[in-house]
Amino acid sequence: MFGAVAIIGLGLLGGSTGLAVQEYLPGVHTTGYDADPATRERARARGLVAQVCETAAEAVAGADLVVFCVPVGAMGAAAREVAGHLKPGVLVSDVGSSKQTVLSSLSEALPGVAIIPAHPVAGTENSGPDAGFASLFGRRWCIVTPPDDANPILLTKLVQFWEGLGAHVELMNPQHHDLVLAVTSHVPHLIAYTIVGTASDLEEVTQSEVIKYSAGGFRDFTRIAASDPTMWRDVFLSNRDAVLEILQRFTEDLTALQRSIRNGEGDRLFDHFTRTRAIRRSIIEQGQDDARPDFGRSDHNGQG
Ligand SMILES: NC(=O)C1=CN([C@@H]2O[C@H](COP(=O)(O)OP(=O)(O)OC[C@H]3O[C@@H](n4cnc5c(N)ncnc54)[C@H](O)[C@@H]3O)[C@@H](O)[C@H]2O)C=CC1
Ligand SMILES: O=C(O)C(=O)Cc1ccc(O)cc1
Repeated sequence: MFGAVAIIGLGLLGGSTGLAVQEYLPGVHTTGYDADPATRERARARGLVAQVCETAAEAVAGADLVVFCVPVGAMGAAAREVAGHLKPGVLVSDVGSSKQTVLSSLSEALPGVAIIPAHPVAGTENSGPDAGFASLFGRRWCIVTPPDDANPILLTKLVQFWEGLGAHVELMNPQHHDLVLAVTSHVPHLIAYTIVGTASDLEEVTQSEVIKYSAGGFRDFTRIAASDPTMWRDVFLSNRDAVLEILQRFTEDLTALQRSIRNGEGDRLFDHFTRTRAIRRSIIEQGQDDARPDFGRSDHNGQG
C-alpha cells in the first residue's frame, strides 16, 4: 500500500477521498491542496486530509500516490504545478469523469511519470469542501483505465487503494470508458439539464406551479440538474465525441417514440416501457440502486 497520498482539489471527490483514506486506511498519511484559499480553510476545519498545504508542490513532495480531484478541464494546469516536485517512483492518478482527455492532459504535463487514471463512479449533485463524506465509495464501482504500458505493481497498488476505500474495481480501456459513461451518466445529465431548463422557460406555466406540482420524475431531474456547472461543462467538452454519438442515437429513439404517440401506437409504447422497466429491475436485483447499503458508518450526510 502507498505510504503517503496527496490529494489535489479538496471538493466533493477530493474531500471524500481524504476522509475515506483516514477512516479506512489509517496507516496512510494524507496531504492536500486546493487552488481556492477558502476551500483550504474549510478542508483544515473539517480535517479532510491530515495536512492541508499552501502549494501543490509542497503537498506532493513526500507522496507515493498523487490523486488529482479537480474538474477535468483543470487537470493539465493542476499537473503542471507539480511537475518537477514529485518523488521518484510516484504514481499519478485522478478521479475525473472522462478518461481519454485526462490521460493525455496528465501525460503531456508530466512526461516520464507513471500515470494510471481512474474514475470512482460515485458522487452527488453537491460540490465543494463541505460535500464530502468517507463512505462515498462504499460498494460503488471504480473504473481504472491503465495505459498499455502501465507498471503492473503500481496498477495492483492502485486497485488495492480503491478496494481499501470500499469500491469494487473494474479495468477498462479509456475509450470504452468514455462511451459507457456517455450513455450511463453524461447524456442523462444533459437530458436533466435540458428538461429543467424547458420547464423553467415555459410561459404558460409559472415557476411556482413547476415547483408546487413537481412529481417524482421532475424532482429527480432537478437534483441532477443542480450538479456543478464547471464540472459538467468540462465533462461535455472533454468527452465530446462519445456524447455526440450517444445523443444522435437518443434523438432518433426519441423521435420514434414521438411518432408512436402521434400515431396512437399504444402497443409500441407499451412494449418499450416494458423493456425499460426490466432494466430498472435488474439494476435493483444487482444491488446497484441508489439506496446505498451499509458500507462503513452512518456518516453519509444525506446528500445524493
Ligand atoms: N461530483 C461528482 O459526483 C463526481 C465527480 N467526479 C470528478 O471528480 C472531479 C472533481 O469533482 P468534484 O469533487 O465534484 O468537484 P468540486 O467542485 O467539489 O471540487 C473541485 C475542486 O478543485 C479545485 N481546483 C480547481 N482547479 C484546481 C487546480 N488547478 N489546482 C488545485 N485545485 C483546483 C476547486 O477549487 C475545487 O475545490 C471532476 O473531475 C469530476 O469529473 C467523479 C465522480 C463523481
Ligand atoms: O449524483 C448522481 O446521481 C451522479 O450521477 C453522481 C456522479 C457524477 C459524475 C460521475 O462521474 C459519477 C457520479
